[in-house]
Amino acid sequence: MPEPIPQAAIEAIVSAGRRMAERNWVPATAGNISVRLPGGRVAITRSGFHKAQLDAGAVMAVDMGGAPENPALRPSAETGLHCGAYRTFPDVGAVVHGHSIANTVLSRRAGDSIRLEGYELLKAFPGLATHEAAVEIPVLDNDQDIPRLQRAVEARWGNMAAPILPGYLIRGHGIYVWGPDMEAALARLEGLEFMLACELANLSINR
Ligand SMILES: CSC[C@@H](O)[C@@H](O)C(=O)COP(=O)(O)O
Ligand SMILES: [Zn+2]
Repeated sequence: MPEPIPQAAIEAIVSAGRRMAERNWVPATAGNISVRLPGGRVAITRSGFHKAQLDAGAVMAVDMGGAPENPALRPSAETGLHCGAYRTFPDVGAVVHGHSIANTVLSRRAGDSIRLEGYELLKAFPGLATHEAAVEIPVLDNDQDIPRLQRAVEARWGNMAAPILPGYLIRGHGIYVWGPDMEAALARLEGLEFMLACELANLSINR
């Protein structure tokens, strides 16, 4: 019998879903949310659930390879991207994924990254203490083959200078962001989404 999922992990996922839904970042059943558990386990949203309406029944456990503990339940279709972040970065405790208008529109126009500079909110990221900084958010081409997409993500990480920015965009699809815990992951997500919304607003001003 697998261990139950700790209540704190379930609550973190359920409230993150509500917070993301309030901001219109998870339309339809878009988005997925996970938390690292002790013992090489991950608690993650089941596939196809609306993120505003999550409860304990919408959260399940997988191993670090993405295999469900209960094979009768289907984890998020993008579980491989969550597990890839946990396997690569041992200090990651939570991963969130959303589909905002800003991240979708801007990633469709972008090359292989989006540069953000001059924003006070850059300080939401580790190692950045001033607005006089810049980050390049990687943009990867979308792919329905998640193991292949995760290999492309890892190849990109391999080409990035440390510290690796705790997030990336998937073109025309959405954003992945992670942190040491759910609060940090959500703060980083909100910081990035704020700056992307500013970039999008700038585009319409400068038309
Ligand atoms: C509503 S379509 C979005 C999905 O294809 C996917 O990108 C997504 O974010 C949610 O998938 P899920 O399998 O529910 O975790
Ligand atoms: Zn998605």
